Parts: sequence; structure tokens; C-alpha cells
Amino acid sequence: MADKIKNAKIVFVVGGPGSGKGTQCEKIVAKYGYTHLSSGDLLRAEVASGSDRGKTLQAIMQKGELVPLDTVLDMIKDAMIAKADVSKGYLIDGYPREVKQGEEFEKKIGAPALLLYIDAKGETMVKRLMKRGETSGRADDNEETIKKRLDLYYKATEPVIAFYEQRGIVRKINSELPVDEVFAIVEKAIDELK
Ligand SMILES: Nc1ncnc2c1ncn2[C@@H]1O[C@H](COP(=O)(O)OP(=O)(O)O)[C@@H](O)[C@H]1O
Ligand SMILES: Nc1ncnc2c1ncn2[C@H]1C[C@H](O)[C@@H](COP(=O)(O)OP(=O)(O)O)O1
Ligand SMILES: [Mg+2]
Repeated sequence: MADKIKNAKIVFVVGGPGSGKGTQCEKIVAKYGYTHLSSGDLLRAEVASGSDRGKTLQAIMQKGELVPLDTVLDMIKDAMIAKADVSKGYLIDGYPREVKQGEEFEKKIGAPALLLYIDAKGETMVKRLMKRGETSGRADDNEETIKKRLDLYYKATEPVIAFYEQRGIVRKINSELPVDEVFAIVEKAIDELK
């Protein structure tokens, strides 16, 4: 595995629910042609397939909890391998959500070159998610689940940022700004990778 993707940069995209991870990843794909892998999207695809595994996942996600580490890591790994021949870079969006996920990823796949920390205030994230919930059809974009996701983000995911800060690969992105202004900051971080 490490061999197949050795020349591709791995970028972790971390931030709270509704911070704007997916929005910025789309723009990175458009400009840089990186492969975008959202753990949430991969999980929702499994749910949509109607499989038994999907049903179990759906119940966990609806409660705003984390699905088992092995499930999500295997999905990401398979998706990375499938794109290995064409990828110059990978955006790993929504992963790691806890320090242990980062450690296991590095054991099985490789080390990230950069962590984009998409940062917005709690109240901003709640507002955006409530708005997104009007059209997203996502079972977890409701007030009760949003609150749980936010709590879990502060408890489990923020330590991930501190963990990678020690390694000097974290770039904090102010996601309170309009989308294009946020992207201008993101571009600088990606350009520095080259
Ligand atoms: N910089 C921004 N300013 C205003 N709204 C934003 C910004 N970034 C994202 N949004 C909106 O907030 C919502 C959540 O964004 P999304 O990219 O889905 O976040 P995440 O993937 O982190 O949950 C979306 O409806 C999106 O259009
Ligand atoms: N790395 C991961 N580990 C465990 N569960 C995950 C996961 N990534 C996503 N999930 C599950 C739990 C999340 O509440 C749900 C939605 O994730 P998401 O689509 O990344 O949310 P968002 O983009 O709003 O931050 O999927
Ligand atoms: Mg997202």
C-alpha cells in the first residue's frame, strides 16, 4: 500500500460538523485535481446500498456517534487503492475524528503531509447545519443530533489537531469568512506542499 501511493500527498481535512470541509474540498479538487475522499460520503453510500452493514451504520450516524474505526478505515483504504494510479494527492475529509484513527491510518496507509484545520465557531456551525438540513436529506442534520456531533467534535476530534500540531503540519483556516476568502487561505497551504 505505502508503495502504491508513495508519490501522492495525503492531506487530512479536519474541522467540526458544518465547518465547511466538503465545500473547501470541492474547490481543491477543481483547482488541483486531488482525489476527495469524505468518510461521511463513503459511509452514506454504504447506507444507500441498503446492505445490512449500512443499516447498522445508519443507526450510529443518526445518533451523531462515531462508527467503528476499522469500518471507516477499510473504506478509505479501499478507495485510495482504487485511485492510486491517477492520484497525485488525496484529501481525507472527516478523518481522523479521534487520535487513534490517525495512528491506525499511519500504520496501515501512510503519514499526512498537511492537516487543514477548518475552523468555525460553534454557533456558526450550528447555523450552517440547520440551514443545510432544510435540503440535505441527511438524518443527522437536525437540532438534537447536531448538538451531539458538536460535543463529540470538541471531545474526540480537537485532540487530533493538538496531536499533529506537535509535528508542525497543521494549517488553521478561518472558515468564518466567505467561501472564496476561505479558499484563498487554503490555496496558500496547498501551494506550500509542492
Ligand atoms: N465559508 C462559508 N460561509 C458560509 N457558508 C458556508 C461556508 N462554508 C460552508 N458553508 C455552508 O455550510 C454548510 C456546511 O458546509 P459543508 O462543506 O457541508 O461542511 P462540512 O463538510 O464540514 O460538514 C453548507 O451548507 C455550506 O454551503
Ligand atoms: N472518521 C470517522 N469515524 C467514525 N465515524 C465517522 C467518521 N466519518 C464520518 N463518520 C460518521 C459519524 C458522523 O457523524 C457521520 C457524518 O460524517 P460527515 O459527513 O463527515 O459529517 P460533516 O461533513 O457534517 O462533518 O458519519
Ligand atoms: Mg462534509
